[in-house]
Amino acid sequence: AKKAKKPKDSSNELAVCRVLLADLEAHQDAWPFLSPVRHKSVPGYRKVIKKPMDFSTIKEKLTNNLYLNLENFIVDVNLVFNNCQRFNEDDSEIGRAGHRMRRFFDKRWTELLHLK
Ligand SMILES: Cn1cc(C(=O)NCCN)ccc1=O
Repeated sequence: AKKAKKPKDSSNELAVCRVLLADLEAHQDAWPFLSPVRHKSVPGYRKVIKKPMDFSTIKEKLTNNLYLNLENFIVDVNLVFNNCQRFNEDDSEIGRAGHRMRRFFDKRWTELLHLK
């Protein structure tokens, strides 16, 4: 017999995004990602990184209702970490912070989703 599909409750997804963003911003390793990379003082950044993203920009987009669901939000958070991995050596202060932040985020959103 066909298993009845549970209806997806997407009503609180944006609330989950706000909680996740607050947790990211409060993390001790968030400092490289809190505001846009100042490409004028970081040689090569603008050329290498085609889609810059940071936590303050994500907050702005969340406030302006530019995320339709949790998935769109997760795409931008992952962009922060992928940009970081692309531009920074793994064995560097900022590179290590990026890996730690990505691990924290992956753990946190899966925790929150299992609460549903
Ligand atoms: C994420 N990221 C941050 C910086 C940076 O210098 N941030 C300002 C810290 N105060 C440089 C390269 C990079 O990929």
